[in-house]
Amino acid sequence: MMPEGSTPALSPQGVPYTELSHYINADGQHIFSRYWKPSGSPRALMFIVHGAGEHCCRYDDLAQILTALNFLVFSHDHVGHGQSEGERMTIHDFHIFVRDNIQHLDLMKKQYPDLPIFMCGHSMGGAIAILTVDERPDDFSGLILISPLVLPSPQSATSFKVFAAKLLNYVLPNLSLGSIDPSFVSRNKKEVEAYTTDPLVYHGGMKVSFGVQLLNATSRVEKALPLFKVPVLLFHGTLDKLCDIRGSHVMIDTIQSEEKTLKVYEGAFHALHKELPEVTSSVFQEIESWLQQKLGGTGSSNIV
Ligand SMILES: O=C1CC[C@@H](CCC(=O)N2CCC(COc3ccc(F)cc3Cl)CC2)N1
Repeated sequence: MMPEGSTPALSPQGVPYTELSHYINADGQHIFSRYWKPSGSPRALMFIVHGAGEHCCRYDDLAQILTALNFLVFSHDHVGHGQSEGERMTIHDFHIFVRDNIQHLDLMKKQYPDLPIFMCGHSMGGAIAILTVDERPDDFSGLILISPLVLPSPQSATSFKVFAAKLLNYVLPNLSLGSIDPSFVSRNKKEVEAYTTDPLVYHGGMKVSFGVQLLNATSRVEKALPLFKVPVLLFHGTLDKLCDIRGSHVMIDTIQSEEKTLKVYEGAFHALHKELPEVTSSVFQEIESWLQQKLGGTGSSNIV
């Protein structure tokens, strides 16, 4: 029985957190966490960082690829997302996402002290990943970014919208800027359908206050780029309407990393890991060979 008077904390979906893997963040909120373990002993860690409105279980396919390379993959749902606590897609300071990332990183470093750690971020998760690596550059062996949020797209953040958002933030912070158009996420109809029908995805409008935090993030990212030295593998689609591909060109030209690669996919939309088969399989292959090369050797379980 629970101690007198206290009921178990429930996830937004009504599941007791005692039944879910999670950690408690600095604000006392339950953060749902996910772990994909290789059959053999892991040779490296991969920290996956999801984007706005979505959740970490959407990275199952990518995680499977990585566990086959003997990576231990870990991730969590950001505050206000998926199975974590917090008002849906609401944040009063973008740094909270980075703070919670660093807490999870430190938990995993304690458990696996000698393994190299990589990070993979998508979209807003790319901005969170860049800022996390910027704070802990010595903790990471490499950073993979799938259409990261570096510059706001002219579509979603015209200078008027930016001005309006900053002004409105004082009077109507909860006003909706409209929700993400699912057809912008991918050309793959099945993936658009999966996104649209996923109960763990938030489809409500983006609050002005959230948009302002995203702008805050892009300016912090831009300040971090000139000092960035960790190896980077970048992917971006030319028809991405949610995160401007210009951001990836700015990033690849600005960072000081010796090893930096940008792969551009003609005609591809935003979620390249959930795009048409030829795009997504190419992205996964590039990730695999880049990681193998970073870790040296095949690393597959078969003994030669
Ligand atoms: O698989 C998937 C499913 C979801 C998608 C990830 C979505 C994601 O994270 N985005 C896309 C939208 C983008 C809007 O940006 C702004 C809006 C208003 C504003 F005022 C300033 C900015 Cl910058 C932020 C980043 N990928």
